[in-house]
Amino acid sequence: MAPQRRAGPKAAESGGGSAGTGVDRGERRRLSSVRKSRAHQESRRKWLKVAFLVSSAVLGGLLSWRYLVNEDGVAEVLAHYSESLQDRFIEVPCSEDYDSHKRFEGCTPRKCGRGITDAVITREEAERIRRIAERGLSLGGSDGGASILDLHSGALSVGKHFVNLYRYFGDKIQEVFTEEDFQLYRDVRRRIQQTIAQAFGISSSSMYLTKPTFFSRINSTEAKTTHDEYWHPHIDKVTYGSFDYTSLLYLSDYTEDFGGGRFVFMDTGANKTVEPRAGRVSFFTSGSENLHRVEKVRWGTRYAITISFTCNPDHGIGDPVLT
Ligand SMILES: O=C(O)CCC(=O)C(=O)O
Ligand SMILES: [Fe+2]
Repeated sequence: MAPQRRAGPKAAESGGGSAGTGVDRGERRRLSSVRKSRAHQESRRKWLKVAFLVSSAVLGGLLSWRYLVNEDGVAEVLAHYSESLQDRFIEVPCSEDYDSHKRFEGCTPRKCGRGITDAVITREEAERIRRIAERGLSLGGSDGGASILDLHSGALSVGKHFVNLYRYFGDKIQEVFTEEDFQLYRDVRRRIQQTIAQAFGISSSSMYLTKPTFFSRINSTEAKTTHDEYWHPHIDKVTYGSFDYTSLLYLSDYTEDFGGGRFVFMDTGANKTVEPRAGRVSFFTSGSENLHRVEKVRWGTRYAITISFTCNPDHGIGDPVLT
């Protein structure tokens, strides 16, 4: 048999005693070398398997990280819902967006950035403000997931459109809102304006409230018109024109009242999120240095107010008055 023939000369070469003993030794060596080569192959297979599993795990990890970063845009949380922040300010370089508009020295942003504070509006005040929004919005409401109420212009979402609630309800509006409600609204606006002025080193009197300044109520109902599509990335200065400083006052709690619906600054490389919390004020310069979006609300109802400021007195609006 071929194996024996190959073993023969080896046994003879080894210079062993009898021909029979040489053959036995040869056979043993052959068997041992077959065993060794099998063991070697087995261990190589094992290592390949381990290497495959490790590289799959690494690849899987990388893919899920990319999924998290891309899908949720989450890389860094600027303000966690469970923490009460005194003050957080992050300066970012200003975009050139302000150069294409008339400049108002002492107001038009030279310093840009974003700030978050839970120390300006109390949770009780936020709750009172939310009740104003609930009352107003209960008179209408969008068919889709996003409804707005603008106490300045009177715009209220109804079905797929808007109505002017002051015109629509006339004097009856006094049964919905009280002078106290409007006083609180004005006071909250004033304190937020001062906070922004201080953070950006400008005078509060050089800023003017501008439109739209509005309550938003968002739930997970499917969008029916483009007005319901609040989740698109945007730049406020581009979308709304007159904005120089945007502020948001959150009136409900992320994870407690709703899921999804986090605010995301879309920075190259790493997005930054602000998790809404009742009484939390988030503010930022309105140019493309602060491109942002709101995640889709997955469950519950999210209330907020967008309060916007301009440096151009021609674009200023007044506080709402109960007519
Ligand atoms: O409600 C928010 O968190 C952001 C809303 C917003 O981006 C806007 O009103 O322009
Ligand atoms: Fe915005």
